[in-house]
Amino acid sequence: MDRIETKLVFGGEQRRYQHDAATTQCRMTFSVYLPPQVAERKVPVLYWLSGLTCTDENFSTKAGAQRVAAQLGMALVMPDTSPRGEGVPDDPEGAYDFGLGAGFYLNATQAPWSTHYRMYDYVVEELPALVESTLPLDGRRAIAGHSMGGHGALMIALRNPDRYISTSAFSPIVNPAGVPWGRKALGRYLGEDPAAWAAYDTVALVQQTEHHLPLLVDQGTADQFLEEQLKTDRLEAACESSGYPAMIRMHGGYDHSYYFIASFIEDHLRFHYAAITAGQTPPD
Ligand SMILES: N[C@@H](CCC(=O)N[C@@H](CS)C(=O)NCC(=O)O)C(=O)O
Repeated sequence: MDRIETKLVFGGEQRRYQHDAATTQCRMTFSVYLPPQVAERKVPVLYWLSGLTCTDENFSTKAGAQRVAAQLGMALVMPDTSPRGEGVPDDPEGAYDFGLGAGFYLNATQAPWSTHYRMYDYVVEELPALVESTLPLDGRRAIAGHSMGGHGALMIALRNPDRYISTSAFSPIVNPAGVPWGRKALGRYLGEDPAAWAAYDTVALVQQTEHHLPLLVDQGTADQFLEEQLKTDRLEAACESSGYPAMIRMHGGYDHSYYFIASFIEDHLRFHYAAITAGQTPPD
């Protein structure tokens, strides 16, 4: 992998890397924040998945997460939201909610998407294997995200409770199988197969799992996508009926933007750090 940028922030380093990915069969860019503690020891990592239209840089430039990550000694890894580059197909109409910037963190099974759109394998397997073997990370992982990335984070954690210690989301698409954004994407990437859709649907997964990873969701009540696309109430109902002890918080007046994320990201970092270090003596 090639480092293409380094910036000092809160005593740690904000870096960008590029590498040739085997899963997505294209060159991928990702961002990493390494807190100052890496001078002394390896640190745990929070993977952050962004939403529609984003790259690896929206979170690193807008959320303001580095200050608390530096205090806690937690690394951040921020992948891109889709494969990109020459030969990677996009939405035929150039829509923002499918194709480039809209990989939905799944493995597509339908042509022409199935060659490159393998973001599930990229995020779950290839990227952790790469960064955890080359950077000072100690193998303890949590995963969080926003909107489409909130869907990705919750879905990936629920499917891989052995790989993640905790999960959280801002404004997640909790029921992609039942809302316009998700129905468009899942239909094209996966075909009209209800079982394939359910495997990527947090509301379905939360009712099937016996592993109750710590799970936090923050949602703004003034989010312009809440009613049509996000449907937080469906996750609340699914958690209640299945006995999943999720923490789902509604915040009056906040919208879908990174201003909302910046307002509560500290809570998410501390939530993950507490889960990661539960039962352990904190480092100096
Ligand atoms: N209104 C946007 C919809 C996309 C959107 O709101 N994207 C969210 C994630 S779902 C985002 O994080 N945008 C980038 C940003 O705010 O930095 C559009 O039409 O392009």
